[in-house]
Amino acid sequence: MDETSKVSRVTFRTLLAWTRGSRRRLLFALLCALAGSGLGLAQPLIVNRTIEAATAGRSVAGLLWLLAAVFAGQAALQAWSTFRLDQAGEGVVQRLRRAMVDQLLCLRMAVYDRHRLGDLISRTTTDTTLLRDVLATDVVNAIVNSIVVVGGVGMMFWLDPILAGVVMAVVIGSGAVMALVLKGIRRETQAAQEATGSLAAELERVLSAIRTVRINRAEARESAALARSTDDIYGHNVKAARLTAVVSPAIELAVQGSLIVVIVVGLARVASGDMAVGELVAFLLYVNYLAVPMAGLFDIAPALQAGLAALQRIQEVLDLPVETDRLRTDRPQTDQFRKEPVAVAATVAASGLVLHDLRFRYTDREILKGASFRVPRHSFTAIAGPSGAGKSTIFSLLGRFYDPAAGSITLDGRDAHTEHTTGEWRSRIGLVEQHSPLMYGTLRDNLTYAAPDAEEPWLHRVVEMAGLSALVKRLPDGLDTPVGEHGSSLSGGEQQRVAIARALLARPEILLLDEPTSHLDAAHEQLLAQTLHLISKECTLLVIAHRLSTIRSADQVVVLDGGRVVAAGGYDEIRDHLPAQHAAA
Ligand SMILES: Nc1ncnc2c1ncn2[C@@H]1O[C@H](COP(=O)(O)OP(=O)(O)OP(=O)(O)O)[C@@H](O)[C@H]1O
Repeated sequence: MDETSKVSRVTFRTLLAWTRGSRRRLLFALLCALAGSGLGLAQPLIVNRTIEAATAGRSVAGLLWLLAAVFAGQAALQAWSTFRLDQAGEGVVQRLRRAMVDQLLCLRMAVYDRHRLGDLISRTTTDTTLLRDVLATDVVNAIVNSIVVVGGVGMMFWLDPILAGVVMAVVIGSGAVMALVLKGIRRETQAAQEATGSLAAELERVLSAIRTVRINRAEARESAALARSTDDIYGHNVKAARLTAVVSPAIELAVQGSLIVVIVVGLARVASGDMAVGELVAFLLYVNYLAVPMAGLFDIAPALQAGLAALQRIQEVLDLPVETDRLRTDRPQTDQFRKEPVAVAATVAASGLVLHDLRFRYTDREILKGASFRVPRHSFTAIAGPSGAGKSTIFSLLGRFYDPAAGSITLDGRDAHTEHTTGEWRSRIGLVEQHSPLMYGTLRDNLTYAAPDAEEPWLHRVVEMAGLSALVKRLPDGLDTPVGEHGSSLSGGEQQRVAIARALLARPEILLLDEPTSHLDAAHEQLLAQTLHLISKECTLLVIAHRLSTIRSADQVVVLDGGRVVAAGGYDEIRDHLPAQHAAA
């Protein structure tokens, strides 16, 4: 991701920060695990006492009952704490997923331009699932095993510091080998997850344009490109597996080595009278008791690295810049940018919608170079101009998807950026984009998207105004008929009219329509022209128009060229400035 430089490398502390909210439960579960381990660690001591009692000819029944009770208690406490720790792990992932979903819905528009949606989705689904698996099993096991190992090692040192020191030397030697391979495992796992994100992004690209792929007979080419991503995932995972394979022999070495060393050194100490047989048996039981959790710790380490790699990718999403619903006060003064002549005089304090000396760039190239014009209240203004002139960009600024580098947008003298929050401003605006997407759901869901509480008579009125009445009558369940993925069961013109109705239903103060006639036939185009005049009585209407019929029916036409307003006024005043295809008409 571009913004990775700003992202700190995640550690277990990052993970720990996400346990906020369930820490009390977590602490209680850890105390249960601790108590369970304590009971486990007491068992070799009881065995030692039992051997001593049996050797001395005393009764061992009481000790055997105690052993059974301690065993049962340990099992119950471990089961309970494992469940609770597991639950806390699920809670962490749930919080992370919620945060990611909120984040993805609120990212700055420019971030969506830079990132691939498939990858963002993969981070929210695949990476959180990987982290969930690691948290639910491996982290829980790591915590429980660590407690057992620390306690067991303590008991070993208490029983016989020399033997314990020997065991530790073997274990630390194997641990050093492990530390070397763990770094590599994390690197490869992260690369594999990156490749999984790319695969998701590539799939999203191909499937969302599947008709284009088919008609261009590009299946084999796309299949080869997708295979490259799967090969990448395979390659990185195999490298990680190769490194992980080193882990098992290291564990074997630690466990077998410790046992052999303890037996050899222990027998020598028993022979020299420095150690009792019972103590050696207890010590061997500790080595045996610790072998499984110690091996578990080594085994878990690669999985934990994979979990951290997933958390890293999650954190990168959480660190992306989001849109803040605050007033902007950091804008540069307009005057210092006013180097170009303003094509149309505009009075900032004037009523209606005023765009004053707007400057904007997406990347390096300046797209708007000081555009100014005024849209009187309850009027119908058409914006015309050649392709790439910056018409849709003006709508993007009006929707506050981007902030202008300089200049201002005011409504009745109030600045869109400094005197409205984004939410307030957008509640006053309706926007129908060139390709306004419909969403999976019913026709009603789509129509009432901006106004879920719209009253039924107003809904029917809008359906009629948008020329959708015949469609609603024809559909088997009327307004409650599903429209398919992206509205695929409706024609292009129907989708466009639904998008217009959706915007109208919310009764916006300003309605922005980007090329509303592009999919309409002559009959619907005429109906829309009448509707536009009706709408302009209720709200301020701004339409990006390519068709001469729309341009001619507007109260005012603003002609944009090269990011500047080159003419504004009635059709007769501006006709000479229209692009060639209109001028010829
Ligand atoms: N998200 C973006 N990132 C970078 N450049 C962009 C982006 N969107 C648009 N542009 C560029 O900005 C310029 C103006 O685009 P815009 O869509 O505003 O033009 P337009 O006048 O609406 O054109 P058309 O009539 O063809 O829709 C174009 O050159 C376009 O390539």
